[in-house]
Amino acid sequence: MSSALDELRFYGTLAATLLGPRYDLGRVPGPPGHPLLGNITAVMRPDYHVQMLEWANTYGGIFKFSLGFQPVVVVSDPAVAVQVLGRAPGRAIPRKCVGYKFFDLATNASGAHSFFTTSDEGQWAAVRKAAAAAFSSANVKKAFPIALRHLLLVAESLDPAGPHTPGNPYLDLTHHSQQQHQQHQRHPQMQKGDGAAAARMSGGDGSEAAPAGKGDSSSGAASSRWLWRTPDLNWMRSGLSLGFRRRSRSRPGNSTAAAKPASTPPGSATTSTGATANATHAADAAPSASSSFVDLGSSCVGADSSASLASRSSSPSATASAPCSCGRCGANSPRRAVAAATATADTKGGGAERTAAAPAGPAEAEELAAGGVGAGAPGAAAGGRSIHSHPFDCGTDETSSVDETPPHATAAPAAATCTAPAGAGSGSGSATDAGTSASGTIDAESSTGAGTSGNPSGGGTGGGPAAVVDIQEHLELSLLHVFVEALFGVTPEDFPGRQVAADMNLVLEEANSRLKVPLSGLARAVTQPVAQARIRAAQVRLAAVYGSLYDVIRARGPQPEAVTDLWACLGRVRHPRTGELLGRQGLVPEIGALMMAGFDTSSHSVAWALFALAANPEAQQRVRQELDGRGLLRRPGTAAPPRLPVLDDLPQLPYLNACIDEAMRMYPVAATASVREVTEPTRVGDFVIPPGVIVWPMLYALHNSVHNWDQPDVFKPERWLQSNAGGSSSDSGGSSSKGGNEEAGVAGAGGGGAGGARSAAANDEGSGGAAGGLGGGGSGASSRSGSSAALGAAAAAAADGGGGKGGGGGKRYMPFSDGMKSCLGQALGLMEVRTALVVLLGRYAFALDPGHGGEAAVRRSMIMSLTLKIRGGLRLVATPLG
Ligand code: HEM
Repeated sequence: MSSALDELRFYGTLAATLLGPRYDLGRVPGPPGHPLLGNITAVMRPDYHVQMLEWANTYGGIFKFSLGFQPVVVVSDPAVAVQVLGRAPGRAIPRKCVGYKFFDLATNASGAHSFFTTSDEGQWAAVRKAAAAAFSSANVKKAFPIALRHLLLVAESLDPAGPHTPGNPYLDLTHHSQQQHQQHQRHPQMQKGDGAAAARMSGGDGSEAAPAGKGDSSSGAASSRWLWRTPDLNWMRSGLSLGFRRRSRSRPGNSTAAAKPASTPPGSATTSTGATANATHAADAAPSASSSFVDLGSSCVGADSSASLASRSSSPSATASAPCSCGRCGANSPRRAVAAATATADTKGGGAERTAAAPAGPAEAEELAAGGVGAGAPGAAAGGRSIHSHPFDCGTDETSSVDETPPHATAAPAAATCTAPAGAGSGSGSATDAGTSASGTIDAESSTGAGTSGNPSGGGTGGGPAAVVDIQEHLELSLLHVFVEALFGVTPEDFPGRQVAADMNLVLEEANSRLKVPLSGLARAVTQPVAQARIRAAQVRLAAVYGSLYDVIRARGPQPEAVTDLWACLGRVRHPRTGELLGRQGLVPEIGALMMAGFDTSSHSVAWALFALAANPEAQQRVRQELDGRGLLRRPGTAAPPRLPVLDDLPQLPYLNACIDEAMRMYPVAATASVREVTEPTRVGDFVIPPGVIVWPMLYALHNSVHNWDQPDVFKPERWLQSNAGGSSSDSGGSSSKGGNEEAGVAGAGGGGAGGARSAAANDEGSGGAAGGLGGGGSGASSRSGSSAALGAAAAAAADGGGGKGGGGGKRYMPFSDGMKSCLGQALGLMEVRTALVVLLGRYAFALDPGHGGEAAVRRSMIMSLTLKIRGGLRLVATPLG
């Protein structure tokens, strides 16, 4: 229904545009296009943001192109971008968010608009206002220990040779990366994301089994591979775009992949243990050669999953979960008994690394203990349960206790030090006492680095063995876990993280594809019945997960205003007109929108920063020095772990934060967000635009245009360290900062009020989110300022975005967008990014996997899948420091 309406609306707009009065659209510069297809062929490339940037550099800060008959005006002029995004009362650009063309697909199966995509301001305001309270600095503070705990587990997992916290959910990803790395080395064509090669590797019939131990993660691979071979989808690609290839996340995998999981055995002992682990994984491999995405989902996500999650999360069980034995989902295979939460609690320790003589201050100790930081497992905070990244309700009995030593523990050379008792199935700790850890982890932290061989990069700064890891994948999963745990109070064991991540990646890719081809609604249904069925299945699974979270909210009952966790805030949202609490139908799309918004934004931002630092070793070295200065670096030659960071550390690292700013400038993950459609004649810069035209403030072009930045393609963190370092050039924004003229019949789009290059105004994000959105304007506030304030006000100089070409007003740096629909999760996201980098860079030296073919090749592998990411993942060589 909504798709039919979309089509109707499109043709109405088209007719109005063709037959209606003439506007300035014809004067807007832009690339010539095909009379029928417009510029579709040019943007039908996975890195279409690069095409947009090329056009911006050529045609300036406002240019147009067309998708078929749909005209699109792209804005990268800082002043005009702020005006388009901002919202001063009475001067707002009347517009709709065109997200419903693509984003709703990703957030719910019913086609209902969330507040993210709705044109109903009542709905948007109600949800945004409610949710904004959840992103206050107080809540970011609460989320910090959760993020830290997961990121420490990620850090631990990057060293396949080290002892590991039992049940570390990220370790499988490392092993999978290792397998892939080996396969890449044997079959170099795989590195290019060659789908055909993937097919050959896997037998070529699309029936490859999931890689051992990959579980639902591999289902994402299966779906991606499947997409590759779907002829009807290829019609869309190859028919319209010569040479276009989608190489997203092709994860070659077959049953033989299990034969050699570890590519970097640090020594003979590890080699043999690696083989042990390997064999174990082989045993865990999905047994069915026809194992596929849909098979996984349909067999492991039951219809009553909602109730299950609700009951589990609202009533934390004291019984340790045992891994799934279904043999298909692969998550926590039967051989991977997870006993982390049952490890002997050290109520004074509060954390793996901290107990190991880490000089954590008392405040930190309290905070970490309360949040369960350093717990043996993320699930520990909820009463000592184990991690179970598994599609819930797979139909297996998860309460049986399995007393079996995890193979990872045996795989590690220092396994003897990993003394976590396995499988004692009755951990009954509170959040506080569960926040302690197996002592094995302590030793893990202090004993890694013993190995010296097996470094695939042949170098590195540390003494330990290096591993090649797909860091993008680790970060996606871990920060998804942080999202559900911090914002919904659901422990990862109760959440099918891998399946959700795989499904989200799938629907986001599809949504992104629809964004580029607006006329495809009907065409897709006719030409891609099978592909659409798969995507539909992913949507349905995701809807079930969102529904489960809805059940969690309702099962916990109404909460007083003082409870500002996201789940509680959402539970209080009322319908803007009826005043009724939102029911399932109303709230599920909102939950989906929030999860989508927080899913891969932070994780990909971290991945891009790591990429930039891996490609710029001097900058990385300088970050290490800075971390060392604060005791946050594991020093070479010492076994002692670094001090655990506290929240206050984060803004006190100017160089690291400059690197983050610079990485987010060059690679703004939400690069193409903020697509809007004007609904009445509107001035955009010097041009009056007719209704129906899409106006697109393109963050990627804004951040990388030669009109806005000096040497935009050079990674220069220093530009953020100099206050007033703006370039002398003032060619940006100048022409279009004449704000506020409201001609008769023309809505004012020249709102002005864009406060300089970037003011360092600092809002608390909690109120700032609401105020920025509901109070309108906000154009004078730095897009980063709110989070800076929430985190302790980073250097004001950094907030000014030096090195730009200023003078015309507006902002040339807004990775979190700006104005009424700017990022709600900015403070949370930035905290996650900073924490991740402190934890990872304090423990590892990162280099690009040579298999990537160098920095330029990685940059060429950038794809826009609603967020900017690296096709096939970002493989880094992680060398433990110490
Ligand atoms: C570094 C990480 C992040 C970046 C770079 C980022 C960036 C952005 C951008 C550019 C937008 C505007 C999109 C548009 O106008 O269409 C946005 C919106 C949004 N973001 Fe983030 N984001 C990040 C993390 C998060 C996190 C962790 C959450 C938590 C849930 C979140 C929640 C949201 C929400 C709810 C919106 C929609 C606001 C609205 O429509 O009113 N973001 N984000």
